[in-house]
Amino acid sequence: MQQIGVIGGGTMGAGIAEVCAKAGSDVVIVEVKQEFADAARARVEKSLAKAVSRNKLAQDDADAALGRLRVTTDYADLADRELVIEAAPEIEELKREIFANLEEATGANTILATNTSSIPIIKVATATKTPERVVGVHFFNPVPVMPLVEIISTLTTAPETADAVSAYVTDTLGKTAVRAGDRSGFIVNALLIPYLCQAIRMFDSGYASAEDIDLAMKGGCGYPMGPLTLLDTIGLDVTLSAAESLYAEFAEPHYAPPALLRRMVDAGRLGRKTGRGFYTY
Ligand SMILES: CC(=O)CC(=O)SCCNC(=O)CCNC(=O)[C@H](O)C(C)(C)COP(=O)(O)OP(=O)(O)OC[C@H]1O[C@@H](n2cnc3c(N)ncnc32)[C@H](O)[C@@H]1OP(=O)(O)O
Repeated sequence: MQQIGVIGGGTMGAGIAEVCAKAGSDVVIVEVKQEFADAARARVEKSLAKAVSRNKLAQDDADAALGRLRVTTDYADLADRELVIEAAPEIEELKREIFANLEEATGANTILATNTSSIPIIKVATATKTPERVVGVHFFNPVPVMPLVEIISTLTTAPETADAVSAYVTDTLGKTAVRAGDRSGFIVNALLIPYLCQAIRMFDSGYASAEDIDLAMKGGCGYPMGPLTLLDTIGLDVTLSAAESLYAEFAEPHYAPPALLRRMVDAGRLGRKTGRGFYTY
């Protein structure tokens, strides 16, 4: 599998495109507007430059990776893709529309994957007439650095579909794959989101400061980032939609989004990407 398509060139889409291009695949990113497509390319360029500056990548390899990346606004450019990974905003109707378009735009054997972290994969699979070729492939932020990818099979995913994506993720991208069923949160978010929500509740109660909560989990548990810094990195909007989806699925109180999380999203304090979350950037 070497012909890869990515839908959406935001943080996750650009990261996925970057790791695929670095691994030698030919990559097409589809965006809704040319300026977003150009911004996606700029995101990949910036991250590749960072990898070069950190001595993780040779300049020639960064140039070659960029040479394997095209950006477009036209689904017709996906006609020859073997795998398309959707990384659009977490809106079920939008994703269903994208998957219906993908079915039209791609060949019958193209694997259609979604990077959703919170929408059941079956909901997007049923937007196509061929749900056996739809699978979840969930990367982590920052994609070039985090080794894990969750591979999610629905009740209708063909075993060959999941196996082929898993082989691409491990053998070509060099990442670690884990398998999970189609339940909200999969493995990581089902464990991570309640922890992050609990950190928000602790901060909101005035029991400890943001800095001390973060220092405690870094110094006491060896986590690379404290929970409130991690929330600012993931994005509070992304966290809220993940918590809402977990709560809708399981109706267990520890998944319920804390009121402060909702108010911060209402206020546009989404974390690093808007310059303010639990911290100011
Ligand atoms: C919500 C969801 O659905 C799912 C999610 O994504 S949940 C979020 C999951 N992510 C996390 O939990 C992130 C937790 N945080 C971390 O792991 C770390 O803080 C971090 C990796 C993000 C940053 O670590 P750091 O040590 O502060 O930063 P930094 O030194 O800049 O980078 C770490 C390493 O990545 C490398 N790196 C940084 N940027 C890079 C890039 N663009 N390309 C390649 N390598 C890069 C660095 O060179 C460094 O490598 P070494 O350790 O070998 O020196």
